[in-house]
Amino acid sequence: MIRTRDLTHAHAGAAPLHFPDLDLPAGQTLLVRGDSGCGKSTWLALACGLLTPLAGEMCVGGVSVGALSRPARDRWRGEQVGFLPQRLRLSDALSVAQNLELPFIARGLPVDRVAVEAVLKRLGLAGLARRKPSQLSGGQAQRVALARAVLQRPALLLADEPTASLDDTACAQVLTLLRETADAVGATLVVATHDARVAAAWPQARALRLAPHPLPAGEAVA
Ligand SMILES: Nc1ncnc2c1ncn2[C@@H]1O[C@H](COP(=O)(O)OP(=O)(O)OP(=O)(O)O)[C@@H](O)[C@H]1O
Repeated sequence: MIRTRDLTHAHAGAAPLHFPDLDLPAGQTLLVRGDSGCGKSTWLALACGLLTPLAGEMCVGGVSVGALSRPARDRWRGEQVGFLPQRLRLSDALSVAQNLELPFIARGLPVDRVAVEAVLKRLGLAGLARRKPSQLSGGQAQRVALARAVLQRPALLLADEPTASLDDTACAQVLTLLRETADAVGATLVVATHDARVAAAWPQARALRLAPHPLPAGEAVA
């Protein structure tokens, strides 16, 4: 599902980040691990084509993401990738339901209200569809963002630090929800985290350990 070789990225004015090679079969769970600033968010951005590698290759589902044109990449991302960002980026000008309609509109598709209602129900949000995101608790808002990420049944679900600043109970709930939601849509799940509780909860998950930035380069896949 994901294959990387000699993957390197350099943010403007910063030393290059070198990432360990990876071969991840479809359906597995991957933890992208390492201390703050080691490049976890950058790796996720490369995986969904928001960034282009400086060198090397990121292949997702057989597609070399960096080789796609910008419009093709945007289309590919809309069809294949769900993203649960650290900052949720829900629009407070819109209701919860309208936030979930946006991905359809962005893809030029008719809004599938049955799918919107089904995902709201699955994630325990059915009664909150008319609220604005600012009228939700932090956990409810995160579930709305997760609903938005999986609504198009992506092949790849990316989550950036989904348990940061959660207590142990909420952390366990979010991990269960992520796993169940990824399974429900058949997605490969990639979680970027420096939270040791995630690795403890998912001992079977693959780990991509990133070395501190700048060099030396990352270690091999665990
Ligand atoms: N837009 C940018 N311009 C310049 N440098 C950047 C930019 N974005 C990230 N960096 C640098 O690239 C490195 C990797 O950042 P990244 O956000 O990928 O790390 P991270 O492991 O996700 O960190 P955290 O756990 O704190 O979220 C850091 O040293 C960061 O300062």
